Amino acid sequence: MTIQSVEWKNDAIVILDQQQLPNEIIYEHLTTIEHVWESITYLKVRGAPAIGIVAAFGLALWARSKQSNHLELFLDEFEKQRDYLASSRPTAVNLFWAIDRIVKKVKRAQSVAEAKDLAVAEALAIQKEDVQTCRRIGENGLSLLKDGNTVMTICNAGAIATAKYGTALAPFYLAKEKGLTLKAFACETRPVLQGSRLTAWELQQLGVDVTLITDSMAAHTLKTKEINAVIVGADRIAANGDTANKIGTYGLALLAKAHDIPFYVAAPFSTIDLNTLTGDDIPIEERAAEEITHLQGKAIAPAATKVFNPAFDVTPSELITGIITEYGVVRGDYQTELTRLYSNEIETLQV
Ligand SMILES: CSC[C@@H](O)[C@@H](O)C(=O)COP(=O)(O)O
Repeated sequence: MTIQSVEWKNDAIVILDQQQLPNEIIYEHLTTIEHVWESITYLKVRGAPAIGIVAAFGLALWARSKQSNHLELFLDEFEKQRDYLASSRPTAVNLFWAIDRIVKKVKRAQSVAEAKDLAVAEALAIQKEDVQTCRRIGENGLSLLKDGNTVMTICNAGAIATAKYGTALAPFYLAKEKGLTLKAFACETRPVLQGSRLTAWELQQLGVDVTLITDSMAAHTLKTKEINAVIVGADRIAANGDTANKIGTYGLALLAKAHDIPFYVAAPFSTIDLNTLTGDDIPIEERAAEEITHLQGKAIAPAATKVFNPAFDVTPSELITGIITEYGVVRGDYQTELTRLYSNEIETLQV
């Protein structure tokens, strides 16, 4: 099964509208950078790597539509478009990583025509690399599990949140390929239900035995069911290993600790932000009150109820058993290990 969440079509970006799942599979054509901004802000495309990919294509789309022969003016405006897309969501660092990568590449151009080509090529490269990255995350994640294991997860860190395979869900894809069986417990993930709408759906498409629970059932489930590991995705990992992910992840990490169950974060290197020193420095997005007060347009709280709606929380690194990356599983002193791995990666890229 191949579900592609973002596809480049030269004059448009085709996205799978994740807000419509699981009831309808609707592909939407984005033809302007404003459409791209909206698709990110309103969660049609969501999940850190997928946000980065669609934003990269968004810049390429803008570049291609621009009639100009003046390179300097073009680049000035290009950076403004970068800032515009950067304002779509604040927490997932992959967004900034991807658009900054495009800007850096485009600045090498000698002409506007070359700049346009470079933007498209770099966006396609980001998407292509993510396929391999997620596959390696899947292999490394699977090495921590045994045939027949059951994994609990929250939100959706699956194929539709990336170019392919996902991060936290990547071991399920690799297990399928190898004829191994993994089972899942998916937390529904209030308030916008990425767990029930997206993860339960995606794992069902893959033929995985998935059981849906509400977030408040996690403690009881960890206590009474045989859960071998909790694996979650990440939106930003600080230099010390503190990890921002979907709201509820921190609670799950505390519960995993209390029940002596390993708690893993699965994420590509593009989610690690060494410029953010600790979790306290990660900007946490707060979203509209209606996400909590309403369900499918219907009020489920009294009018004008005061609401706090943080979309993410930060799990302190000491609660994390290991960070599953494309380069292996990072454990222990995250500060030292992440920096070491990062410099090795940079060296590898420079060769
Ligand atoms: C591979 S996706 C990793 C994370 O981005 C994911 O776990 C998550 O928290 C997504 O939140 P969302 O608000 O749905 O974009």
